[in-house]
Parts: sequence; C-alpha cells; structure tokens
Amino acid sequence: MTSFQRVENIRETQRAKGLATVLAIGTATPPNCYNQADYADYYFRVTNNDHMIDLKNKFKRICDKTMIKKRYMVLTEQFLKDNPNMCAYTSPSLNTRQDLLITEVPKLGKEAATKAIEEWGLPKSKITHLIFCTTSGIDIPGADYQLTKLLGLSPFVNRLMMYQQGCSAGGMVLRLAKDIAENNKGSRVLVVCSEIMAGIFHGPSENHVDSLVGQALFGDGAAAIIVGSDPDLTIERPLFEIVSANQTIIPDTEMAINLHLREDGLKLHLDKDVPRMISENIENILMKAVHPLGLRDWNSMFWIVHPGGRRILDEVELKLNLNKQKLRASRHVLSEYGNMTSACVLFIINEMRNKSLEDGESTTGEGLDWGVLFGFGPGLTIETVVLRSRPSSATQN
Ligand SMILES: CC(=O)CC(=O)SCCNC(=O)CCNC(=O)[C@H](O)C(C)(C)COP(=O)(O)OP(=O)(O)OC[C@H]1O[C@@H](n2cnc3c(N)ncnc32)[C@H](O)[C@@H]1OP(=O)(O)O
Repeated sequence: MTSFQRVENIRETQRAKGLATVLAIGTATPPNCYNQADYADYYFRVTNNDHMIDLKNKFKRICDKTMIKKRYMVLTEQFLKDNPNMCAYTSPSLNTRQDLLITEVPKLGKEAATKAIEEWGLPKSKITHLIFCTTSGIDIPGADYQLTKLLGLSPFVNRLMMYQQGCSAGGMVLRLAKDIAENNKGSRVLVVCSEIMAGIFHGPSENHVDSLVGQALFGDGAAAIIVGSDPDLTIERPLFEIVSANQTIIPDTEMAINLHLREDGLKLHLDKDVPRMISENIENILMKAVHPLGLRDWNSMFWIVHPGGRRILDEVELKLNLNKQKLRASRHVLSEYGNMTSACVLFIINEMRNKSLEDGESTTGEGLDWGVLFGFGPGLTIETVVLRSRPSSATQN
C-alpha cells in the first residue's frame, strides 16, 4: 500500500457516512420577566430619565411596534440601582458588565445544555466537541471552558469559543457543527448559544435612537443542541438533518449593524434600512441554497428566520410572497422572548418541532420535508442553512 493509499484509508475512517443531524434541543431563560407593555415606564424610571417625556413617548411607540409581548433579563431593578453607571448612555461601566456576564453567560448556557443532554438520553461523557457562542462579554479562558467545568464534561472535549459574532452566529454554529460532525466519525457536538443583554443595556439618548431601538428589542436566553451524524436509532431521535450551510456578505452594507465594545459597554448602531437590505438580497441567496433540491415554491418549505425585529420578518414575508403562517414560529419566539441574538434561531427550531408534534403534523417541520433557516448579523452577514425534517413518529420513544 502506498503512503497516499494509507492516508486515504485514514481519511475514510475519519469521515461519518451520513449528514449531520440535530439530535436534541434545550432552552433556558433567566427568571426575571418584563412585559413589553410596561417596559417604557420601567426603563425610563430605572435609568432616572422620567423627565425625557418626548423620548419616552417615542420609546413607547417603538415598543408597541415590536410585537414583542415579554422578554427575560438577568438585569434587575436592584442591580441597576446598585450600579447607576449602567443607566447612563455613556459612563464607564465595562467592569460591572463583565463581572456579571463572565459568571451568568455560562450559567444560563448550562441550564439549556442540561435540558438538551437529558433529551438526548446518552451520557455526557459521549460529547466529543463543544461550540460555545455568545455576543455577551468576552473572557479568557472563555465561557466554553467554564461550561466544561460546570457540566463536568470530559477534559478531552474539543472546544471552540465564538465571541462577538452577533445574531447571524445562530446559523454559523449549525454550519460549524455540521462540518465537525460529518468529518469526525462518531462525534457528538454540543452547541450552546447563551446571550445576556447586560452588555448592550444603556440609558436613553436623544442622539442615539438606534440604541433605543435595541433597548426595545433584545432579551436574554440560551439554547443548546446536540449534533451528530449516523445516529444510533436505538437511543437517539434525530429531529432535523442539516443538508447544507453557507455564509454570504451583502456587499456595501458594512455600516448597517455595528457593535463596538467600549469602556461604557457594547454600543449598538443600527441603520433604519436593515430590513430592506435583507429583503432585497434574500431571494438570490435562497435560490442558490435550494437550487440543488430543485425547489421553487417557497411556500412548500418550512421557515426559521432570525427575528431581528418585526419589520425584518414583515419584509422577508412580503418579498418572498410567503403565506401568513410561514413565519409563525419565528414571530412566536420574537413575541415571547424578544431578540435573543444567536440563540433565537435555535429557539425557533425548538418551537417548530414542539408545535408540529402538538398539532399532529407528520414531520418535525410542520408536515413539510424541506426547510430553510436564516441568520442575519453584522456585515451584513446572512447564514443560510437548508434543513430536512424527520417523521414526527420517529422523534418519540
Ligand atoms: C445584533 C445582531 O447581530 C443582529 C440583529 O438582530 S440587530 C437588530 C436588527 N433589527 C432591526 O434592524 C430592527 C428592524 N426594525 C423593526 O423591526 C421596526 O423598525 C421596529 C419594530 C423597530 C419599529 O417598527 P416600524 O414599523 O418600523 O415603526 P416606525 O413607526 O417606522 O418606527 C417607530 C419609531 O422608531 C424609529 N426607528 C425605527 N428604526 C430605527 C432605527 N434603526 N434607528 C433610529 N430610529 C428608528 C422611527 O423613526 C420611528 O420614530 P417616530 O415614531 O418618532 O416616527
């Protein structure tokens, strides 16, 4: 046997046979829940800005238009009272934010991961890889390392920490998990997205209404999934196959979403035209992604779209002539939790399979076979993941 053949043999034994599949999902939120209807009053009171009457009315209008019902946050009124620098638009407060995020981000991630591992049904010692993703804070060793300790994972787990990637990272983690699972036979990848908006919380400023839009949108949440190829069907219950995953940058949109880490926290800049920039480009990206499957009717697929804001969903729906029900799961997650950055799309996958099961649909994807997941983030970056659902009957023990 030549050395070339030997290497080829090794390569063959390293590779899995089948597509990467989502094998379990878990989600978690912090206990404090804020009703959107009362949030403007709370936010202006807690930041000591009740005198800014016009801006408060504008914020009320923004909150009303978000179509968000409630959001969960680690931040409490007491914490903000104890740390008034967090309540100004600009005031040094990075240490306070970091101290909170360094402990709370892995903790919330642990809650979601524990639920995913429980659903999966195999011992945590079988997890070979960990991808941890957050836009909330930064540290070394990172939240991936802390989660390994909190969960008691094997010291041989191969870790990948993704900090500061924004909302599109919810699609990015699926792309990376697919590459790992399909190229490492027998691997089981635990993916955790844990997001806490304490980094981006700021008091109101008349000169930065885009930041105020962010205050009306973002919420905390963590989601975890387990991904692997060639499932052991005696124990594992595949939920979705990850058919393909690609990333695209929309040219000349670099200034549309920016997040800059400063001594006063993570500052958000949001262009009003983000929904238009996404909707004008989405059909081309979609056509490229589903071309190999020969799909042309967008309503024949199930949809998981990052709910960056209500208007993004409205404009995508309009541009692609989607039936009203198509974005139900995405709108539901926006309404119940707000924009949880990278965790959102994983919450939507969970909502989709739960509702499909509840409604007696034949597959995990609302009775349909093929679906598409879109993550949107700074760049503008679009992550496109094509999914295949599984028969609902095969997802139950
Ligand atoms: C973090 C990441 O990596 C990725 C992300 O997800 S980033 C977040 C992405 N999200 C967005 O870009 C938000 C998309 N926008 C929306 O969903 C909607 O515009 C919204 C819910 C915020 C408001 O709803 P709407 O139907 O547009 O209402 P509209 O009446 O036009 O706007 C309400 C007010 O907000 C203002 N506004 C809306 N977007 C704004 C923006 N980006 N900057 C400044 N002001 C804005 C409007 O000017 C308006 O002010 P007035 O009431 O004084 O006229």
